[in-house]
Amino acid sequence: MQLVAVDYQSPTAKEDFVESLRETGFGVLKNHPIQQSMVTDIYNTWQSFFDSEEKHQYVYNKGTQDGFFPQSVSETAKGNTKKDIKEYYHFYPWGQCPPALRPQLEQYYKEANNLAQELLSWIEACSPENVASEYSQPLSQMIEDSDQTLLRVLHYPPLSGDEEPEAIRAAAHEDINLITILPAANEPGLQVKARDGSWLDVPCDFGNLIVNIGDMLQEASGHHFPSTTHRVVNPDNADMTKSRISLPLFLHPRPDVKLSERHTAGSYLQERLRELGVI
Ligand SMILES: O=C(O)CCC(=O)C(=O)O
Ligand SMILES: [Fe+2]
Repeated sequence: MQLVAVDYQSPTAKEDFVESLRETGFGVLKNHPIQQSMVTDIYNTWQSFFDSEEKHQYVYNKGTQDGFFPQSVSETAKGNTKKDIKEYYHFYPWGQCPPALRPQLEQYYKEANNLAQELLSWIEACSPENVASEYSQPLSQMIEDSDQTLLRVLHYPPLSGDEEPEAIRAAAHEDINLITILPAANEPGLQVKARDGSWLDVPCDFGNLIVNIGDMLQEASGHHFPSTTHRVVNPDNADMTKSRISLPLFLHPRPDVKLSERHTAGSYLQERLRELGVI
C-alpha cells in the first residue's frame, strides 16, 4: 500500500480524500489553498526562536498549556517509557507568544482552521448515513470558535549520536483531537502504521498537506474513521546534523461538544492528557 496525494482541485477530490482517510487514517493533499511561502516563513522564524535563549522566557503555563515545552518535559507517548527527542511551542490565539511572531501564527491558524472546516464537511458528506446520524452536530461546527484548537510548532534538534537507545523523535502514537492538519515538514521521518503492521513513509514533498484522523473523530464516528498510529523516526548519516521543524494544527471541538454516549470533547481530553503525563 502507498499513500497517494489527492489533488484538492480535482472534481473527485472530496471522495478521493475521504476514501484515503478511511483506508489509511491519512489523507495527503496537493494544490491546496495554504500558501507554501507562509509555511516556509514560519519554519525559518521558529528555527531562529528555538536556536535562541529567548525561548526560556516563554516556558509553558502548567494550567493552560500554552508556551514553550523544553525537551526535558517533552511528551512520553502512551505506552512508552522514553521521552521523545523534541521541543515544541504550543500556540493558542489567547495564549503567550513572542509579539513579533504572533501575526504570522495567527494568520496561519485562521487559514488552516478554514480549510479544516471544509475538510470536515467533506468527511461528513462522505460518512454513511448510520454514521452521520450519530454526529451530535455537523463536524465542521464542532470546531467553530473553539479555544482548544492547538497549533504546535515542533523542533526536532540535530542528533548527537548519544541519544538513549530506543528514544526517537516522536514515538508511535495517535493524535487525541478530531483531525490534524500538517504541512509537509522540512525533513522526512513521518511514518504511518499500515493495517498489516508495517510502517509507511508519508510522502513529504514540500507543499503537500497531510491530514490525519485523531481519536475524537474515531470516537464520534463509532470507529468508521480510524485514528492511525504514526511516528517520526530518527534520520541517519548526514541528516543527523539537521533540525526538523513541523507544524501540526490539532483541531479540537469546544469542550462541551458531545462526541459519543461516553464522552464530551472536554472529558476525553482530560483523560488523555493525564495518560500523557503532561497535566
Ligand atoms: O512532526 C511530525 O511530522 C508529526 C508530529 C506529530 O505527529 C505530533 O506532534 O502529534
Ligand atoms: Fe501526531
